[in-house]
Amino acid sequence: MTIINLETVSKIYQGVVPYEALKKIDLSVEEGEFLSIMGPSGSGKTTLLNIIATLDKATSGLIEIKGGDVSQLSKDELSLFRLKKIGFVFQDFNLLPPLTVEENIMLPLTLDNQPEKLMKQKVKKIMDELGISHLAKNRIHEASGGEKQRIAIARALINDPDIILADEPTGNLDSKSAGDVMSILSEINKLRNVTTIMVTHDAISASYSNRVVFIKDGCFYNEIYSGEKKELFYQNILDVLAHLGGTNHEFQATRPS
Ligand SMILES: Nc1ncnc2c1ncn2[C@@H]1O[C@H](COP(=O)(O)OP(=O)(O)OP(=O)(O)O)[C@@H](O)[C@H]1O
Repeated sequence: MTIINLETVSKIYQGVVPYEALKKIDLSVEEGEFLSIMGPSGSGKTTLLNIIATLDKATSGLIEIKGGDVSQLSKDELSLFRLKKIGFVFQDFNLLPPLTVEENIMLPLTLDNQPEKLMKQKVKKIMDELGISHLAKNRIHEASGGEKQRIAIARALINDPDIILADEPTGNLDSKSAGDVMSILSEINKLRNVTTIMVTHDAISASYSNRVVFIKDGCFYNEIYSGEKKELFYQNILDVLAHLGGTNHEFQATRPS
């Protein structure tokens, strides 16, 4: 079943010189899919993710999530929609340093005014699932990069969202931690059937997903699906990236371990 449907979505940033960052993008995402979005720097990946996240508005086109046209929702309805339906994971983790690990994970529940006992149960369950229970009372600065991203993933999952949106979740991590985070995202995607959309420059990270959509200059460029073998999918991703162009440092080309 389709969970996200974009039809001819365009985005023009109005500035001194208006800039068309997305040009008539059509995209349909199935429930439970793990989709990566790749493309050169400035091609419109984050713009696309922010529009799907309802954090930004398209200039034209249709955006349906779970069958509803999101442009019909008021600002308050959109905030509630994001809180309940979408979990966010960012490159720089976006955790709050004054709070403990546990309090950070609990934050979306606190915003939702849930009873404390229930909140604690939920937090314990998710921390166990992600192997971070031993960090519960620690402050954020005591966690490693990989741990921080696991904490952020726990926070993204705490409200049982239908969709996880991740913008460069491995961008600040060494390759070992990146592999761990991708394994977790992939496992969660399968176990919970949570639709996951990730923007990445990293071909190895993208090879954990089911499909990669490539965009270039704001336009759809190509898409490829994973087959049986992750290695082969990784190679196919590199091939498309080679045709897509962009500077070498933009895309990683190391082999998955
Ligand atoms: N708020 C804004 N106002 C004006 N132009 C913007 C704004 N945000 C993004 N842009 C421009 O739109 C284009 C697409 O930006 P976007 O951040 O979506 O690209 P990206 O593919 O995610 O890039 P990167 O990989 O470098 O993060 C870029 O040329 C960028 O400069």
